[in-house]
Amino acid sequence: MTSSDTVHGAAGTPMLDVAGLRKVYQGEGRAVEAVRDLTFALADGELACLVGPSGCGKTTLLKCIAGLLRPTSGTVRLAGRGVTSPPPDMAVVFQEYGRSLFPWLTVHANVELPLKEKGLPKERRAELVTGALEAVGLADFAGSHPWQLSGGMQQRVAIARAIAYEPRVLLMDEPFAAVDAQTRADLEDLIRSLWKRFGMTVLFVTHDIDEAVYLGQRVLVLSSSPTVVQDDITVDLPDERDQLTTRSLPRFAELRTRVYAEIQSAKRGPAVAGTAGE
Ligand SMILES: Nc1ncnc2c1ncn2[C@@H]1O[C@H](COP(=O)(O)OP(=O)(O)OP(=O)(O)O)[C@@H](O)[C@H]1O
Repeated sequence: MTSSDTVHGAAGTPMLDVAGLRKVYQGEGRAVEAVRDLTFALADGELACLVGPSGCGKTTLLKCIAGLLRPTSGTVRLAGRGVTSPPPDMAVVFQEYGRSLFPWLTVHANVELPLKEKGLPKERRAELVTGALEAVGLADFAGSHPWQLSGGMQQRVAIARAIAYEPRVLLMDEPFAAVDAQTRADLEDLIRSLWKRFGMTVLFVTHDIDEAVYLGQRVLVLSSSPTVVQDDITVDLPDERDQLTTRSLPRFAELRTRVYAEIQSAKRGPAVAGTAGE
């Protein structure tokens, strides 16, 4: 299989367009080619999940998309504009909520901080913070501090902070890897409901195959490093999903088997011979 450059679901300019992305880290004496040739696009409002073997370059890719890391070659475009620094209409949620929230600030102040940096007036900030905390079910915890909350609640604060920012694209880097299974299921449902409500484009990175199939409209499978897109799978499950019904559908089992097989094949070796830059 080769890298896909298909835009699913919409014509015209993709919301997120990654083309020929390559990243080589220059180490001491030797170069590490982390990402070889990544090409894919997300249409406006799509929810895509990204999976791949450990160390395949998922974080490198997200950093390049977020404008935090400069690719060696290739381009990232957001709504047609090249990304060279963190774009104002993109938000990122990381796995380590403990490190991404400021313990000395209240929940309200944590969510408000990026809005201050954005230069929004006080009334608008208050409106956005209140709306985002209500959307993640934390309206009653605005005055609490992060350390007073459970891990799952802290991750909700991080999600509220991202939502309040009103991003057109939301990047999530294994956001639920550190929470227990029940909390994780609740947070997955929260993401789908926020995505439906606010309509942003979501790129969700996960190690968890079931999570990728449950959440996504598409699953992009990356090869092992040096990385290309090994497969691009359309998740043709009903749009209304719930943890019990959806996960027990025969089609769910077929899709997870396919993703699993692709990852196993990615682990065994380079998926594509001769498509790389060199
Ligand atoms: N700063 C760096 N310098 C040199 N090599 C690096 C650097 N950062 C990452 N790498 C290498 O690039 C490759 C991809 O790393 P990256 O962290 O992007 O993968 P990942 O898929 O996010 O990993 P994981 O599955 O463990 O979360 C790995 O081989 C890694 O060792």
